[in-house]
Amino acid sequence: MSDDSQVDAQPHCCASWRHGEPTDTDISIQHNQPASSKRESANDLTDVRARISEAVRTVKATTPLAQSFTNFVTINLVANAQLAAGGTAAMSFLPDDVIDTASIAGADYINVGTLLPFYKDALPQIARAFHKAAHPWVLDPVAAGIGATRTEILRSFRAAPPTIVRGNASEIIALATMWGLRDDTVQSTDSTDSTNCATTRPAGVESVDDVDSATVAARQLARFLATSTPHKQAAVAVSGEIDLVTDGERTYRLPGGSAMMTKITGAGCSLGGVTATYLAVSKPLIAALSASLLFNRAGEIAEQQSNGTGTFQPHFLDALWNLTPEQVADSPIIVTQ
Ligand SMILES: Nc1ncnc2c1ncn2[C@@H]1O[C@H](COP(=O)(O)OP(=O)(O)O)[C@@H](O)[C@H]1O
Ligand SMILES: Cc1ncsc1CCOP(=O)(O)O
Ligand SMILES: [Mg+2]
Repeated sequence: MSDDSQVDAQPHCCASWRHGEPTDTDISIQHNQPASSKRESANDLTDVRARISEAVRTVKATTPLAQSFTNFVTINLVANAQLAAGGTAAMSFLPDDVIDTASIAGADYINVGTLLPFYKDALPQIARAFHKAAHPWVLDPVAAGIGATRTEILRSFRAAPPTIVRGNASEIIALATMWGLRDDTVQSTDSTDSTNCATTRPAGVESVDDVDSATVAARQLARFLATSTPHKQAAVAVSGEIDLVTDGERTYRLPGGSAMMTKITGAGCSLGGVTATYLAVSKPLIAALSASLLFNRAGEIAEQQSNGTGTFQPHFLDALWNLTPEQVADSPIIVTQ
C-alpha cells in the first residue's frame, strides 16, 4: 500500500455501516494527511457508500435495461450477471437495432473481445450515435493492442468516447497509450504498429501488468473521458487482485474477490455488463464502484461454496443475486489521494 493511502478497514459484509458522521475507526489508518483533508476523505467515503447502496437498491427495484454488443464467448454470462444483479439484458450487433434499442436502455455496453469484419464500420457508427444522443455507455477494450481491426475500432472511440472504460491493467494501459494520453511513454512513429506505442505489448484477453502499474494511465484516461463525454462525468475501472476505480480526481482501491475469477471465462466481461446496469441508474464513479464491489463479494462467496471452476460460475451468479445493497456498500474501500 502506498504512503498516500487511507484504509477504510470495514470487515466484509458487516450490515451496520453508519452513514452519519465519520468516527476515528472509519479513518483508522492515515498517512501524512492534514486533519482537514482526512475529514474530507472520510466524509466523501460516507457519501460514496450511501450512493453505492442506493444504486444497488435502485437496480433491484427498477430492473433497468442495459444493452450489450459483446463477444460470443461470454455473452450468456454477461446477460445472466446483469439479470442476477437485478437488471435486464438485450444483446444485439446490428447498428440500427442497437441504436433503436438504446433509446429504451438506461445505458449500453460495448465489448470488443471477438470481432467480425463489419464491426469496423458498425461500432464507430454506434459510438457516434451514442455520443450525439448523450447516451451513457461502458467500453471493455478486451485485448486492446492486438490486431489492426481492433486498434482501428478502439482508436475511433476517441472521438465519441464511452462514459466508463472497464478493463484489466494491460487493456487500460494500451487504450490510454493508443489514444495518445500518456506523456510518460514514447509514441511510436511506425504506422504499422497496431498499438502506436513503443512501450505497450499485446496482452491477449489476460493482463500481463499489475493494477498499480495502470494507475497513471487510468487517471489520464478518466480525465480525458470527463472532458470529452457529453455529461462531463466519467470513470475508469481497472480489475485485478485489488481493483482500482477513478474519476480522474478521486481514486479508490477495492481489495477482495477471488483468483478463481480468472479461471472462468467472462468475469471481466460480465463485470463490464453489470457496470452498464448500474450506469443506467447512477453516475459513472458510483456505477463502477458498485459493480466492482458486488463482484468482489460474489467472488469470495463463490470461492467458499464451489468445488472447482465448473461450480464456481453458478455459485457466483447466486451470490450476485443474493448480496444486499448494505453488504455491497459496506465493503472495504481504500481511498488514495
Ligand atoms: N487475483 C485476483 N484476486 C481476486 N480477484 C480477482 C483477481 N483477478 C481478478 N479478480 C477479479 O476478477 C474480476 C475480473 O477481473 P480480471 O480477471 O482482471 O478481468 P479480465 O477478465 O477482463 O482480465 C474482477 O472482479 C476482479 O476483481
Ligand atoms: C476468451 C475470449 N476470447 C475472446 S473474448 C474472450 C472472453 C474474455 O473474457 P474476460 O475478459 O472476461 O476474461
Ligand atoms: Mg477482459
